Amino acid sequence: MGLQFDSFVLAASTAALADEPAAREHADAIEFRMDLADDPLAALEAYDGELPILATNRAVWEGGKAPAEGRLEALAEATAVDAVGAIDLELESILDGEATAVLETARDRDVSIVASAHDFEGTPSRDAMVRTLTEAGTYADVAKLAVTAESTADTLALLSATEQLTARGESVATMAMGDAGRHTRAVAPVYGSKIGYAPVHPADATAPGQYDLETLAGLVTRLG
Ligand SMILES: O=C1C[C@@](O)(C(=O)O)C[C@@H](O)[C@@H]1O
Repeated sequence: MGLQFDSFVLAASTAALADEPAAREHADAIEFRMDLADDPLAALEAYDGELPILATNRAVWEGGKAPAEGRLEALAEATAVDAVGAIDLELESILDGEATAVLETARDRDVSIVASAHDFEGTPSRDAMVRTLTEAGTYADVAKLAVTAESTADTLALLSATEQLTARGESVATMAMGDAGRHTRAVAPVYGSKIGYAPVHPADATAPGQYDLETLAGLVTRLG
């Protein structure tokens, strides 16, 4: 069965599956950043951890390091690994048709889909965020949006969009990157966000403004 996102999933984000034992105490899943790993498919084959894996092979144009060649094919191969319960697919890849095969493979193998969009420049208007999340949700089990906040008005707009979609019964994951957005990582789950990301070790952050895993786990638990 695919990874379920009915309630909040805290993902330890890492390029090293050897982090899993250290993540177990606080995380519900591992986000394996295949694009940041040396030989990701070999690492997945060898994985014998307990936590289910959300596999991400982030494209360069979306802030990652995966070369275009073979990127989505590797993600499709990852879905054959039993521990992989979900994959992350960029909404752009879905919309331009290049992700159709991997989407079908994941569905056939009962692997959940997170359709993601990132804005590293700023925070779109509230309406634009609602539209992006709604569109992503038509293809995926969870629609994910990470934006870059510069003000509390930005973070409030993101939280408001999160609340609106959650009230409508959509499954969304939201976070604001950067210093101004940091608190949303702890607060967005209160408004319905279904996934949080945090590195096991503070030095290994996979996005600006992340709390370390133990800190985010503590904050989410206390606020929840
Ligand atoms: O897309 C996301 C969210 C993220 O960018 C964040 O802001 O925590 C971290 C990434 O590892 C993950 O793939």
